[in-house]
Amino acid sequence: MIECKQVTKLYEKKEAVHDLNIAIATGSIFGLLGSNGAGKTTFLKMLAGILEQDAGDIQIDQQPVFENTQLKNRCVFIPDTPYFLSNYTILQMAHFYSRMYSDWNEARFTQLQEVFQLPIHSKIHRLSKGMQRQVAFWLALSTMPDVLILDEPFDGLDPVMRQNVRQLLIQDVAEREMTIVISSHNLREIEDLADHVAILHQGRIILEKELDDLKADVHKVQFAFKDKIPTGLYRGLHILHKEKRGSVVICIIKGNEEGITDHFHLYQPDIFDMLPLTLEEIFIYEMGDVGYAIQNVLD
Ligand SMILES: Nc1ncnc2c1ncn2[C@@H]1O[C@H](COP(=O)(O)OP(=O)(O)OP(=O)(O)O)[C@@H](O)[C@H]1O
Repeated sequence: MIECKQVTKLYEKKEAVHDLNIAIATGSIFGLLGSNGAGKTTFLKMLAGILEQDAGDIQIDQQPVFENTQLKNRCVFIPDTPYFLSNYTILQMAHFYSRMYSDWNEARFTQLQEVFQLPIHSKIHRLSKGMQRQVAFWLALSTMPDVLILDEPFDGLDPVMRQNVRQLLIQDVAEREMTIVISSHNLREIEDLADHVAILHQGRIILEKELDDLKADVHKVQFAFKDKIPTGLYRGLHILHKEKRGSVVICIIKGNEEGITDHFHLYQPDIFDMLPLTLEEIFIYEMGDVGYAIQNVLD
């Protein structure tokens, strides 16, 4: 379990992260979304125990994270620009990791070569940016971490490799209850991966939700009446958005699907459909005023 309570970080006098409260269950995938400068990297570095918060507490399994060598053995951070020892080959770097991490799994390292297919005797700094990111994943997953902290992890990976890496991540979460904290600029990149999402804006969390709850709670309805819309139709509905397209009305409604359907059927509309709603639409309608802040992370 990861617990962050009232975490604040300042650079000189400027607050990069303000009063953050986050709880992340073991074995879950937590997506941290935010536009440039929102504070994602600062938060992830604090979570990885590299940067110390100015106020508040960050604990993993009830232990403070800052410079905690015991925890560092179980948590791996892949920064937005992965770092390797200069001039090292993949194999030399793997040996280095095997001495650093007590749960290093040589068999897994060998097995993952089938996925990454990179020459282990190549010097890492001569590999492309995307290949270097693959090496970072290869090494990280071979340490069998309990917590994997990923800063913009898919940048530079081609679509096939993105999919391979996603599969590996999901597999480790399912099989070993690994916890993943992953940052991204883009909701679409993590919406099928994360089970919980938080949006960070100017150092503050402006929305935090379980994705399944979010999807179950907001619905898009399309309906039409031959005659005029019956009085009282909208009464008792929590309507987030309404638009008319000719005689058809489309509404975004908060609430339980069955309740909404039953409500409409009472008025016997001539057309009634529940339409699929993308996560992007849910975010925009749910957020109302602060919707502008999330537009960036949806594009
Ligand atoms: N070392 C530093 N010294 C001073 N200010 C910093 C430093 N690192 C980050 N900041 C500031 O802190 C704020 C948050 O930066 P951070 O890198 O955490 O954002 P981010 O969400 O990761 O952004 P991006 O998506 O662009 O990587 C920004 O205003 C940034 O200018």
